[in-house]
Amino acid sequence: MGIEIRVEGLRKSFGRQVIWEDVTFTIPAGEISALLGPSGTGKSVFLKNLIGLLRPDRGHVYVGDGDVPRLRENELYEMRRRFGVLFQDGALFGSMNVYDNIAFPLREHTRKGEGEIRRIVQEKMEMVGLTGAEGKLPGEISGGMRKRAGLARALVLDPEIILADEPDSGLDPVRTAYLNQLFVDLNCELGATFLIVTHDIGTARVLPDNLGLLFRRGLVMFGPREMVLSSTHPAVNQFFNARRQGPIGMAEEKDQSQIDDEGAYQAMPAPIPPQLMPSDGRVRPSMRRPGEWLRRHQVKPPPGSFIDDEGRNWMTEWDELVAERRRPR
Ligand SMILES: Nc1ncnc2c1ncn2[C@@H]1O[C@H](COP(=O)(O)OP(=O)(O)OP(=O)(O)O)[C@@H](O)[C@H]1O
Repeated sequence: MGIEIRVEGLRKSFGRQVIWEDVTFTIPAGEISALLGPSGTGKSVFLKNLIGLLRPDRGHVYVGDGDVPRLRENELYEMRRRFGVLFQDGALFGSMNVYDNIAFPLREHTRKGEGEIRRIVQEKMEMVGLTGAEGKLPGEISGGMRKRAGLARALVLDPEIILADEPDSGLDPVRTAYLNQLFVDLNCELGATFLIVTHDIGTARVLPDNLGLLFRRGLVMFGPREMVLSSTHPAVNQFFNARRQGPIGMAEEKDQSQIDDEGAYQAMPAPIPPQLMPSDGRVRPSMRRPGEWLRRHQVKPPPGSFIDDEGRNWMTEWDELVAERRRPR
């Protein structure tokens, strides 16, 4: 099962360059969260701080009863076993075949015999749809397959938290859709906490339970998908609707005079799409009823929200939709 990560007052700089300061939020246990932000806002640096590959200037990262920046080397080694990390390019060893790459953490971190390792590797390969690719070298498979191999490797130690750094970079839209479905299915199956860094607004809009935005050396907002996607906060609205108008400029941020020149531009947030559901028809425990957050906070959904490809409205037809999905097909 997943555990929460509590981040408090985190600050990170490299020399005189402050990446972010005072980042405080909780990544909820067992839920899927996505972190976005313009290039260079320190998303990868943030992930590295969570697993202790980089140390913050100050602040805390509580995972279970440990505070990551304050752990000793041997404690950190143990703590890292709670994390499964999918690095940007899959980070596979080029000279090892897919099987050995996936088996690597088991051979490195456990005393399991080869028979058990084989069982686990095959189970995880099946989970990510890679069965049959055991003997291939990373250079002989597609980018999408490399990501899935990296994901299988991240899963072999049964992590409570899965971190993925731009898992969709370099993938075509169809492969991205498959990968997103895989994340939803895995979250449903494993109950682990997922934190995904992505640049893909399409992914951000349909995949996670929670969304966060890093900008101007801080976390501008973090919260339920509906809260963020209906927000009129200028940077949040601009980013999640992929618009030029707003405080985010070509070189990270615009100055005040540029923002003033544009005038008060406040676009209506785009419709909130229905959230991806597990392919086996289940409803994930952390999935919220469509429109629930908006209703509770008396926020009007952007027009056209929660309508699926078949024209059904998930907000008004949710009970019927769930009942239909539960019926054996
Ligand atoms: N080890 C390091 N030493 C010095 N500076 C670093 C180091 N790692 C990252 N940086 C700097 O920190 C900033 C944030 O980098 P990071 O890779 O986290 O950004 P990002 O938000 O993930 O960007 P992108 O979306 O382009 O991947 C960059 O300016 C980068 O040059």
